[in-house]
Amino acid sequence: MPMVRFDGVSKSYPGGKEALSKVSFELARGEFAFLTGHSGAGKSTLLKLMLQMERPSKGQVFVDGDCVNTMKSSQVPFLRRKVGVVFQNHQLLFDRTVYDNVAMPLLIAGYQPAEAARRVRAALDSVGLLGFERRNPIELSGGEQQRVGIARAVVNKPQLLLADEPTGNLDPELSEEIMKLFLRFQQVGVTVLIATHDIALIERMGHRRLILDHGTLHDSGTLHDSGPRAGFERGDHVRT
Ligand SMILES: Nc1ncnc2c1ncn2[C@@H]1O[C@H](COP(=O)(O)OP(=O)(O)OP(=O)(O)O)[C@@H](O)[C@H]1O
Repeated sequence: MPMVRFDGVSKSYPGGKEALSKVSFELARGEFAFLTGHSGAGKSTLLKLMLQMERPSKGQVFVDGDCVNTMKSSQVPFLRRKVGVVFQNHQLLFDRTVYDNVAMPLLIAGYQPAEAARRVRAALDSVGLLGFERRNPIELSGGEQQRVGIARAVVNKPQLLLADEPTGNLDPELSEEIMKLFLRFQQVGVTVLIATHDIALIERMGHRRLILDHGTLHDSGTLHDSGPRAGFERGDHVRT
């Protein structure tokens, strides 16, 4: 069973044009893929459908075998615990410590403090920020803040990690470091999908690319074991 399956998914917002049009694809368990396309192509909409932050107008979205769009609202918290999300502006709380920011999803999920502490340390360790627990995010660099955001996204040990422009504000070197972090999560079995405008970076990194063009999906194919730049001829026309 794939980790993610979109089956003929279209999404129209009230009063708007179609944001996604008959999108079908699968992400295998443990796969790493980029989602790219011009501004307004539908990238964020596609990610939101997996979290039931939006519902499709047509078609079905499956995460871990469960149909997300018909899922009861009582099941949605369980879905969201399976899925870690990283945002461009990381949405950290600046009046809380790094520890409190990363621990937040665990507290919401009802973890005991000792178990939460263990998991927060493991998550901070996985992004190279062990020892930053008592710091305030405002004292950290942009790259470090983004790592805190990633630690928070993985603290629940999600099976699926989604990122929406996670390197949007970072310089090329830091962006590459952040992408390498995502790759490390893939290496331990997490399925990763990253929406990004940064074509230069993803061409350097290789991997499968899902390309949205005005709501229509093109797929570079499952090239995750190919070398960098392999198979990227399709979609070279896509505006960024
Ligand atoms: N809540 C909403 N209500 C109405 N229209 C929306 C809403 N959210 C998105 N749209 C429209 O749907 C289309 C796709 O938007 P979406 O945010 O998914 O694109 P995107 O590829 O993530 O863009 P960007 O790279 O600029 O973030 C756009 O035309 C947008 O204006």
